[in-house]
Amino acid sequence: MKHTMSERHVLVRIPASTANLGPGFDTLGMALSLYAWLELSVPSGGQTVIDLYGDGLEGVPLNKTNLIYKVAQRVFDEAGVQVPELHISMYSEIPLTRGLGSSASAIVGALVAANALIGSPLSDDRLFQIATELEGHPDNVGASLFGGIVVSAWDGDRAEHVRLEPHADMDVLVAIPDFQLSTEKARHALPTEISMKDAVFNVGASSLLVAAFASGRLELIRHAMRDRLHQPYRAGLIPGMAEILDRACEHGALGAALSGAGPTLLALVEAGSPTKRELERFLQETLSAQGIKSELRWLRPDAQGPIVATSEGAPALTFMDRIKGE
Ligand SMILES: Nc1ncnc2c1ncn2[C@@H]1O[C@H](COP(=O)(O)OP(=O)(O)O)[C@@H](O)[C@H]1O
Ligand SMILES: N[C@@H](CCOP(=O)(O)O)C(=O)O
Repeated sequence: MKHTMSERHVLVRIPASTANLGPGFDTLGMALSLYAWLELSVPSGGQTVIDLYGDGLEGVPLNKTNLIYKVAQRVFDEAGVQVPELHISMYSEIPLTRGLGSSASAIVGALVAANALIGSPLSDDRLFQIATELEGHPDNVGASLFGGIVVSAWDGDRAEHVRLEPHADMDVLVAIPDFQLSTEKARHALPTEISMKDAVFNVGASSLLVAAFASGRLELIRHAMRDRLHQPYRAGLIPGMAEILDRACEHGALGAALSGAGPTLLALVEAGSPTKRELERFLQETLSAQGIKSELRWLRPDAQGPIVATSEGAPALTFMDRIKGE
């Protein structure tokens, strides 16, 4: 039986991401096992409908100003296809404005889902170029799009990337403070110029960190996961951050960094480390001494990137059924 695009339903699961990993400002990203689900189809009633499920998406607009709708239209424009009305459903575990790449996962999810809806005319590379341009930097979008650890460089015109397989024994502890910090605000805290000494420090640290990931030399992370480009300037926005970054290794971390633009703090930990509880206590107590409540989550690097399921005709289970069934 032949199906038309108006009968196609696309469901995509997209990972969150942590950008920078310390010294790799706007360059390094790692996908994380925290997810958003996005379903796209052409509405039978003809009008755009946007359904958001769960608590994580409060304040996200439900009309055509919605980021997902706008990004999907960008794909249709590039492909020369007209799909003015969409049924969008989204559920997300990724907290907004906490430094875990919610905007990047929304952009990547919309690109991947819209492309699949119209038969995937755009290549992954093209999706990466569009995502980088929309997000303004390639680190989060690269990780959400390709999974694993992604090293990328963008010259404002083209972004190139290399994907590294995350080490099988690396766990990730994140402390998510109970306040929001927009990437825009955290970028405004950065200086417009830095010294040659600090630039050299970061080139060394970032290069060594990539080499440590690529070679599996996890013991080097401690030395390499240090930064002078952005973390010192953002520390004032996140009380307790400086102490956590200075002392996390004393409590068993392989290394620690601000996740993206913050406020989430991230520690890489060797799987099976006997000091996991001690590290949890250190992170939570250091933040709480500053009056900041935080949620701790143990995550893994996500090595898969987006998972796409396409069904022709109405799916046996609706999006809501699937979410309720989880
Ligand atoms: N699923 C979504 N749908 C629409 N907009 C979203 C979605 N997820 C994130 N956003 C937008 O991205 C913003 C957060 O981006 P940002 O400040 O870069 O923080 P982060 O990406 O670290 O969560 C939100 O305030 C919202 O405007
Ligand atoms: N390189 C960017 C990364 C922002 O990540 P987010 O998860 O906070 O959106 C930056 O450091 O500004």
